[in-house]
Amino acid sequence: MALTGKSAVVTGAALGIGKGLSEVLLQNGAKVALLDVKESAGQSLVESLNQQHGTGSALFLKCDVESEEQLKAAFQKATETFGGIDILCNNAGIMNEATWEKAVSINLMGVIRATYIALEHMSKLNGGKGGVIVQTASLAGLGPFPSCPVYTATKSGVVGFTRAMAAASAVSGYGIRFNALCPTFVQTEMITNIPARLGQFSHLNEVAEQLKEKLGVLSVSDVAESLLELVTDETKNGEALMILTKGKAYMQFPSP
Ligand SMILES: NC(=O)C1=CN([C@@H]2O[C@H](COP(=O)(O)OP(=O)(O)OC[C@H]3O[C@@H](n4cnc5c(N)ncnc54)[C@H](O)[C@@H]3O)[C@@H](O)[C@H]2O)C=CC1
Ligand SMILES: CCCCCC(=O)/C=C/C=C\C=C\C=C\[C@@H](O)[C@@H](O)CCCC(=O)O
Repeated sequence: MALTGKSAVVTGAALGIGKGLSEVLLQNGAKVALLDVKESAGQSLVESLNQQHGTGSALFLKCDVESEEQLKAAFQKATETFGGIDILCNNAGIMNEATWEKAVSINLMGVIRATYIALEHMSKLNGGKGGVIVQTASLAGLGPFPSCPVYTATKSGVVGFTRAMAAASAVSGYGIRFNALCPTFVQTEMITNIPARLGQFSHLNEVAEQLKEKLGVLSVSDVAESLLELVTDETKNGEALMILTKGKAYMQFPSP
C-alpha cells in the first residue's frame, strides 16, 4: 500500500510512539487523525504538523479509547474529513500495575473497541475500502515481563487478538490486514519512574532495570520506521514484528 492519499487514525498520538507513528505516516503522504486524551499536547502537535505538511494534513480529536461513544464520534469525524479510513494504529496504552483494571481497559479492551468500530468504516463487507490495522503491542506480549504481569497479559492479549483477527479477516473477506509491533523499551514517558508504576510488584524493579540494561532502549523513530513495513507490504498479515536494539525480526509462532 502506497501511503500517498491514504488516511490514518492513530490512538495515543499526542506523545511518544503515537506521535512518531503519526509523523512518519504524514512524511510518507498520508493524512492522519490523531486521537488522544491529552488535548493541549495534541492540538499543539497538530498545528505544528499542519505547518510542516500542509493545512488539513493532520486533525486532532480528543478521544478516550475507554469510551465507545468518543471512539465512534472520532472515527465518524475522521471519515467525514478524509473521505474514509485506510490505516488504524491502535497505539494508546499505559503501564501501571497499581491501576491494572485501567490498563486492561485501555491496552486490551481499547484495542478491541477501536478495531470493531474501525471495521464499520474499513471492512469491504461494510462498503469500505479495506486497509491495515497495526497494534502497538510490546516485546512483553511475546514473553512474560515479571515486574508487570497485567501489562504482560494485556500485550499478550493484543498479540493474540491481532493474529486471530488477521485469520478472521482473510476468511471473511474484510480486505483488512492485521499486524502487531512488538518493541523492546522505547525512550518515552512510559519508562520514566518505572518503580512508581509497578504497584505490588515494586520489589521487582531491579528485574525491570536489568532487562532494560540487557535489551537496551530504542528511539521512537526506530519504532516508527518499522510501522512502514507493516503498512506498505501487502503480504504482511498476522505478523508480530519484534523490534530490538540489535535489529528486527518476525516472531515465529509454534504451530499446534
Ligand atoms: N515505551 C516503551 O518502552 C514501550 C511502549 N509500548 C507501547 O507503546 C504504546 C505507546 O506508549 P508510549 O508512547 O511509550 O507511552 P506514552 O505514555 O509516552 O504515550 C502514550 C499516549 O497514549 C495516550 N493515552 C493514554 N491513555 C489513553 C486513552 N485512554 N485514550 C487515548 N489516549 C490515551 C497518552 O495520553 C499518551 O499521549 C503503548 O501501547 C505502550 O504499551 C510498547 C513497547 C515499549
Ligand atoms: C517496565 C515497563 C515497560 C513498559 C513498556 C514496554 O512494553 C517495554 C517492554 C520492554 C521489554 C520487554 C521484554 C520482555 C521480555 C520477556 O520476553 C522475557 O520473558 C524475556 C526474558 C529475557 C531474559 O533474558 O530474562
